[in-house]
Amino acid sequence: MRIDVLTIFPSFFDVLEVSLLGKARSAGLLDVRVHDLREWTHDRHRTVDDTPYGGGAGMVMKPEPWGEALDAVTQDSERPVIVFPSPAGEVFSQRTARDLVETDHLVFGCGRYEGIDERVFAYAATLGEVRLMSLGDYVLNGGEVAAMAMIEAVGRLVPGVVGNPESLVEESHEDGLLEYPSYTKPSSWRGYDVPPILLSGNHGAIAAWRREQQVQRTIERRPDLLPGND
Ligand SMILES: COc1cc(COC(=O)c2cn[nH]c2)cc(-c2cccnc2)c1
Repeated sequence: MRIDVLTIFPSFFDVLEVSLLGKARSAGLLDVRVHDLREWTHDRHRTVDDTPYGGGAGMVMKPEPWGEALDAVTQDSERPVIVFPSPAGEVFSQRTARDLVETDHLVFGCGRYEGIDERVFAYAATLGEVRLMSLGDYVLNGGEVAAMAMIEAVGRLVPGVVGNPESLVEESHEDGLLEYPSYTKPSSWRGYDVPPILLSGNHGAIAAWRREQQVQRTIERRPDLLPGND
């Protein structure tokens, strides 16, 4: 999978070198390319924003740099999916991550300021599938944090990126429920004991107990995830 990121803060993504995704990149499983949007500005001040038509506070990202940047990163790509992190987007979930990991080429357009000129989304739709994507109902100063989260959520689903694919299945939200509690040595710690069932060696009973814990936690913390509640 190829991932291109367009941002005015390219160094923000340096951390991708060190994390799990760093290994995936060097193993050739993920091809992540980060670009400074200002590469596609031509004035002395490398301007990417301007005042909004119609007035209002703040600045809006100019369409020209985005048009040239999107042309450049999609030029040798069949059908890219172009994701713009935005408070006005569809909510990103594990299901979205599973959907996006099937894509050959993902482009993340990180907006700043009060947003990107709307015509950029219309133009981008002539280059690929455009998806405005929100991490949740809050506003960030820019799309970079959201893009990083989405890149990690999608990247770790690429076959070979996570050592033990088994661990991908037993995860929170993979089966629609929150994950069961986990414990490791010592079996007693500061007066807190590991639930005895987990020391019993009875794998059938352990699986049943874990499932029960998942259901209980989901009812308590995220009833919205339960079937029939969406
Ligand atoms: C593309 O247009 C954007 C993008 C972003 C950054 O993304 C998020 O904030 C986000 C992504 N998931 N959840 C929130 C922010 C604004 C923005 C800022 C201030 C006022 N209004 C809008 C606009």
